[in-house]
Amino acid sequence: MFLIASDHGGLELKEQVKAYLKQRNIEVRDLGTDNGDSVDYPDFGERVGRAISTGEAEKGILICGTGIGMSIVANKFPGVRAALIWDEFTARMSKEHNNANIIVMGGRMLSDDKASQMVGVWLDATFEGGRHQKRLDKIAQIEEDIRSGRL
Ligand SMILES: O=C(CO)[C@H](O)[C@H](O)[C@H](O)COP(=O)(O)O
Repeated sequence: MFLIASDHGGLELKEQVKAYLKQRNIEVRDLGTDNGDSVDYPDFGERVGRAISTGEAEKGILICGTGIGMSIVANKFPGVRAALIWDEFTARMSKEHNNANIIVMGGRMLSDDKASQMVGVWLDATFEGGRHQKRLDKIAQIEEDIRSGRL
């Protein structure tokens, strides 16, 4: 399953990204927010972060004003690799090197076209594995050490 969510600062861009995904016949579930009222980004970042962490969903997109708050929230969840991206290069690297399962964007930072292009680059890129997998394994080990109280 593919999830998307935003706060009020990311709502407009979220609608554009959803339209882009629809064009590509990619089904995405929108976990809110669904109107322009001021809301708190942790409430929406949590929905996607938790679903990825539990394995209920495989991929997600989060959008707030800058992308910073949503990144902080999503990366609290074990197994989540949420990457704040701002151009095509960071979009590609987020998959090839970091195997990001969530990308985060700033709705107040990006044009609609640029954001859709970035989403496309992330979707089409492939994780390279190898030395990058070794590094992801170290991140997973840190999570495990925190969980078990060793760290
Ligand atoms: O960018 C954000 C967090 O990193 C969020 O979009 C917040 O909403 C932003 O910090 C504040 O937005 P507001 O509209 O001034 O409440």
